[in-house]
Amino acid sequence: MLADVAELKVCEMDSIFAVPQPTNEPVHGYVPGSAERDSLARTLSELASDKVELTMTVGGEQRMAGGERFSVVMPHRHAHVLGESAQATNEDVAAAVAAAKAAAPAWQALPYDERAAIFLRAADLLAGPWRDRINAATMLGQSKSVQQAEIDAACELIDFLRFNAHFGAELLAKQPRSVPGEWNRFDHRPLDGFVTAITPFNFTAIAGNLPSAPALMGNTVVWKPTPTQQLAAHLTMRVFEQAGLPAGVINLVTGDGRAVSEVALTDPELGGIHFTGSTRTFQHLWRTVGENIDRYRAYPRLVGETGGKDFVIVHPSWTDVEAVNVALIRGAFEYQGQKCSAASRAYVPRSMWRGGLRDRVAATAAELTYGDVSDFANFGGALIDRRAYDKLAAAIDRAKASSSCTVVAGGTYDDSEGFFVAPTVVECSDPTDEVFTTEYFGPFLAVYVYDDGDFEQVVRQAESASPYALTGAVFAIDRQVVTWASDVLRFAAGNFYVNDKPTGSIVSRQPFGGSRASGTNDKAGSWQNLSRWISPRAIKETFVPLTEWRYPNMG
Ligand SMILES: NC(=O)c1ccc[n+]([C@@H]2O[C@H](COP(=O)([O-])OP(=O)(O)OC[C@H]3O[C@@H](n4cnc5c(N)ncnc54)[C@H](O)[C@@H]3O)[C@@H](O)[C@H]2O)c1
Ligand SMILES: N[C@@H](CCC=O)C(=O)O
Repeated sequence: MLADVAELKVCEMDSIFAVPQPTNEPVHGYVPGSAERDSLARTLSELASDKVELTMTVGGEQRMAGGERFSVVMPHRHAHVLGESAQATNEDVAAAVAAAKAAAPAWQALPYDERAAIFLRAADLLAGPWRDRINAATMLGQSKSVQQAEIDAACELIDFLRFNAHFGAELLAKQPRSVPGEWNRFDHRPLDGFVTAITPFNFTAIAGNLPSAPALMGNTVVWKPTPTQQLAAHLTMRVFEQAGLPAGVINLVTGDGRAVSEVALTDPELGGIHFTGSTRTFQHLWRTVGENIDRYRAYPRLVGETGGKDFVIVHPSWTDVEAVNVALIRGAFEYQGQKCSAASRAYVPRSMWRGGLRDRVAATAAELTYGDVSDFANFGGALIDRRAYDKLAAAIDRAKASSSCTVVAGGTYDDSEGFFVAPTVVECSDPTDEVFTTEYFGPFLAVYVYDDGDFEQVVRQAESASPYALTGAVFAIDRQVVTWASDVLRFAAGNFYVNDKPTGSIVSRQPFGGSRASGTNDKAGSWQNLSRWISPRAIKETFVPLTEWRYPNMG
């Protein structure tokens, strides 16, 4: 069928179309008594009472993977099973790779506008009839509060899809210079091979963006979401299908990814990896590619956005204590600190800390409620799984036992019903302690209190205290200080904030990504990212070819 469409294109698709101008999707408030709140509450209870078969989707066919079965549960009520899935075997992944290869010729031949229309339709489906379902799946499966689900699963995913369509069109319009007598053109080809997208648990938007961005640019994809995000990923795949995505363009495989590493990443036709997750996993994937480098037809593109140890540094010229309190609380404890951008280390002047900030942070942290996210009054939910819970519990126990650390707020955890860790603030007098260098990925904020005169020294130490360089914020009124700190911290964060929290980037406004151990900084949801999924061919056409082989100087 697709082959027929590709033939038709030659005669029909000779126009250049303008992609609709995108704007950021408005965030719904779900205020008490609103129709949108009632509708979401109904969807939450329907989805909670369902038990979904979380299948693979290979070549348009849904089927259970052949390996060991596992359950997908609610993190805040781990006895409640939302769905059943299974580990993809090497044979399953090989089938997905074969389906991606088979779908490639027809997908590449489909004009850009036609591909973009599919993802624009997916965006509108998410904004309308699918909004409740994708939000509810993200709330129940990933333990996000309604606010955090809405800004992620609905708004950011919609923004990724709409802005990518727009940026992709702009990218394709970029052409080389021509001079009289010749016409130079870029043929913006997709990569010479399929793309493997491997996605994290913490953002449904990232999980949807990583396979769809390369697909938009003409690539076919093997997509492996993480088991703990499987429910929302399953629904995202259904949205793509309903939007008209042809079979085989995105192939979803389930499980922990070992088979993907063994089969997809060693395939000679691997064109690229689009990854978001931990630094450790990305290094493993990179190493796998390095070890197989002589097998590939073309050098695979490696795009990976990874961990962070994100800072907030307050200068003594900043006097608004409540603004810092809110930045720390929201930055550190929204979505239980499970954002790569979460504020996890703060450097504050002694005058402000002792003069009120310490007490406010402690009091506000104690007020935050983590619980069942179906109760819209809760601020947050639970940690994603037992591994995350154990890591945070160990970090808290270590801080309690350390002579240089004092627990200022929280410090408790309880896994009897869900993987709950209280919002925890730890003051520590040693700026080299692991609380300032290690990504715990949970609700744990480390605070270093400095003498007001030591700002410069503190900024220089914070610059390279951790191996990461993802996000960071500076609060200061003095513009000389802002300029100086921005300069010293230039390579310490790919997303730098002045007088704001370091989280909450919005597609098209704060293109997101970091360097050093935080990734390849290819800025998801921007033209920079899309440029990684094309491999331009430069075409020169000469209108009247040369007929003389001698140089003029030869006489
Ligand atoms: N920089 C960013 O934009 C960004 C955004 C979101 C999350 N993150 C980071 O992601 C991490 C949290 O996410 P996570 O816990 O899902 O990360 P993770 O590294 O544990 O898992 C990410 C993905 O890799 C897969 N995976 C793990 N081992 C694999 C292997 N051997 N072969 C193939 N696939 C494998 C997982 O199944 C999952 O799909 C944090 O470090 C966070 O900072 C970064
Ligand atoms: N875009 C998100 C971070 C994504 C990582 O988890 C933010 O800016 O908060």
